[in-house]
Amino acid sequence: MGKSVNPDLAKARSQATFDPANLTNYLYGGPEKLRRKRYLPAFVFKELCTEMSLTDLCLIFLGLLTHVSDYLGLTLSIENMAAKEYKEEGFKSTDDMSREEAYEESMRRAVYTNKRVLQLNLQDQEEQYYFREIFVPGANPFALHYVMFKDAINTQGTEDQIQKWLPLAETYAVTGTYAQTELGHGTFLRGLETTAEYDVQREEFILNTPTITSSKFWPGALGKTANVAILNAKLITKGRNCGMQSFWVPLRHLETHQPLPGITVGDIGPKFGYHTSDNGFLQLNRVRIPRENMLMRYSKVLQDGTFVPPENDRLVYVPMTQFRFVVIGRSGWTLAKAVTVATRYSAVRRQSEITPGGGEVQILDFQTQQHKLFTQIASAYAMIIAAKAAKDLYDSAFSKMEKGNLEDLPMLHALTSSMKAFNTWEMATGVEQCRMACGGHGYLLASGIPQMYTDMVSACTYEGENTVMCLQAARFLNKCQEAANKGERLPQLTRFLQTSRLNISSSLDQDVDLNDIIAAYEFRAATVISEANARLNAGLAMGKSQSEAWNYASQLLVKAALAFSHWFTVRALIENMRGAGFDNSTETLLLQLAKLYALDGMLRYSGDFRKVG
Ligand SMILES: CC(C)(COP(=O)(O)OP(=O)(O)OC[C@H]1O[C@@H](n2cnc3c(N)ncnc32)[C@H](O)[C@@H]1OP(=O)(O)O)[C@@H](O)C(=O)NCCC(=O)NCCSC(=O)/C=C/CC(=O)O
Ligand SMILES: Cc1cc2nc3c(=O)[nH]c(=O)nc-3n(C[C@H](O)[C@H](O)[C@H](O)COP(=O)(O)OP(=O)(O)OC[C@H]3O[C@@H](n4cnc5c(N)ncnc54)[C@H](O)[C@@H]3O)c2cc1C
Repeated sequence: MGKSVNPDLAKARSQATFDPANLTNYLYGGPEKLRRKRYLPAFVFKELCTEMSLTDLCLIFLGLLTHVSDYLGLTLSIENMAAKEYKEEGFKSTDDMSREEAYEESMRRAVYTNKRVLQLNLQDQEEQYYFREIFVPGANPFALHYVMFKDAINTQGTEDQIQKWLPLAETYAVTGTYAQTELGHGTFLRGLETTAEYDVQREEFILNTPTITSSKFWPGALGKTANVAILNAKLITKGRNCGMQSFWVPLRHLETHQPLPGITVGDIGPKFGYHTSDNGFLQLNRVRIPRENMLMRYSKVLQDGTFVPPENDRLVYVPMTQFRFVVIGRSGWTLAKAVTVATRYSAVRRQSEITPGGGEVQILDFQTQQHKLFTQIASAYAMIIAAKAAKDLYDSAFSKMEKGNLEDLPMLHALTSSMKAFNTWEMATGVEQCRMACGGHGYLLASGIPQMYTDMVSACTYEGENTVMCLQAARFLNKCQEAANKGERLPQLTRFLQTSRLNISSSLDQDVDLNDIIAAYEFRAATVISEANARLNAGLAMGKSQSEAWNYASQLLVKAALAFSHWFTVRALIENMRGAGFDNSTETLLLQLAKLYALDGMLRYSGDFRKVG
């Protein structure tokens, strides 16, 4: 391969005022994690020389390039470089394939990586993710199996159920999905219609999708891949509806992979993206499963049909909260990939002149191009670092929850809901800006950016539609504002509602002080949350019911959740950049990037900031 690097790109890199290795180590969690991240594909690639076709080897080699060329946490678009470099060998990226062929190609690669992960005994989830991403670009048919299916067993199953089912999932003796959404309901979980009726005579649940709208619809891997589902259904026992519970439901025969009796299952057809994920539909016609198949960590059904409720009925929602964290992190990395492609392209693309007769310049020299890209580089760093900060909060809250202390669950739900909405919306806007910054070539699938967009933008919808998630977070924020109005003690994360003041010391002719930036974002969030609360109370004062007043204030409530996330992100970015122990040149650059991110945010939301002075 040994291709030389484009001289414009080499020159741009040589002008770096910092050592990229320090930053790459920080982004990947330290030199040892980074070494392993780079070692794994190299190890497999070396060993695999005999086992894979030339085109696969090239794909893996390009994957290695990704790691060798980690640069400011940036990675390449592997799939499409492979297509570009190896077209003559007839290598076809999945871009040229039918949906069937693309699914089969991804399935082949995914099954291969599943085997390698087991053989390499890769325990670390992040390492597994890196490894898979190299070999299976785009939506992985096992995505639900790797995360939500196993998380649901781990968080909702009893110890016995975990012992029984998790090894089957870890060794791929079964392939799972997480089947909750129905044709008629995705957001409103209390509206789910699938029933699980307890038959006390036979100590079994009878699963039924009684209407067309109760058909399970959307779950990934349901169309072809999965043979078991963690399925959410309305539990009915002793004639009483006991709400949504989770069940281990066999779907297909483990040997023949044919649907089991009473099961009608298939693929829902072409989508906007996610072409290599077989999202499917499922109808259940009075399918029987043993009582032991209900995940009973928190709620139980005794042999005589007695329902033992959970200590907190929200615990059944935990798998969604966990996966929202995954989505929060992935949003930043997806934007990092897209802005890498666009920045590298902007260093090598020469177009138009700045000085007449001066010759065509790198488009990176245009200030408008720099604004398009540098703000997205800053946004990618902000999202990646804020996700790390949120994860630290999550880990401490989750360890308390595992000991039965649920006091942080509302804060955790609010944080994950608002950050999932904020990050995925920011990522979607940012990736599209990167695509357009590449002109016509950004519109080529070979650029890699269109697939990054069409695959990841679905995250604005799944795991809780973003507007709904903002309103969920606003429930918590509004409660905190009500408590603040009464002078009550607030959770640590929202104490700024009582303390935030706008005492900005910076003047316009000075370089802005970072503490002032955090104070401005904090004050803006406090003001917007307070305004949303005031609008809700105004609705009540007009005689509206609580739910009508909520709807009356909902646009402001969504804004409140986003302002809260924006503050959390800016604070995390600045505090982590100051405290990360970088050398001076790197820290100076990163704080410059943090200012760019924050000031760009003030420009984009100038109405809010002007209003709060
Ligand atoms: C939007 C929801 C939460 C509405 O739930 P609902 O039953 O209508 O009740 P409330 O809005 O009144 O909320 C009740 C109460 O519960 C709290 N709560 C809600 N969710 C959680 C949670 N996850 N953790 C903790 N607490 C929670 C809420 O705050 C209320 O408490 P209060 O004290 O404020 O009264 C619900 O319908 C919902 O979550 N909808 C979204 C559904 C969803 O996320 N689906 C995902 C399906 S899986 C998927 O998409 C997978 C994709 C993977 C892939 O393909 O990659
Ligand atoms: C690519 C992809 C993969 C998926 N994978 C899975 C999976 O593996 N398993 C699974 O169970 N599901 C999966 N889903 C389904 C996903 O979870 C739902 O689509 C999502 O929860 C949104 O629900 P919905 O589709 O019913 O949209 P709706 O809730 O009908 O949203 C439509 C509109 O109504 C608005 N709206 C709804 N409720 C309110 C409200 N209370 N207040 C204000 N506005 C509201 C929304 O903001 C939105 O604008 C997947 C979806 C996609 C796109």
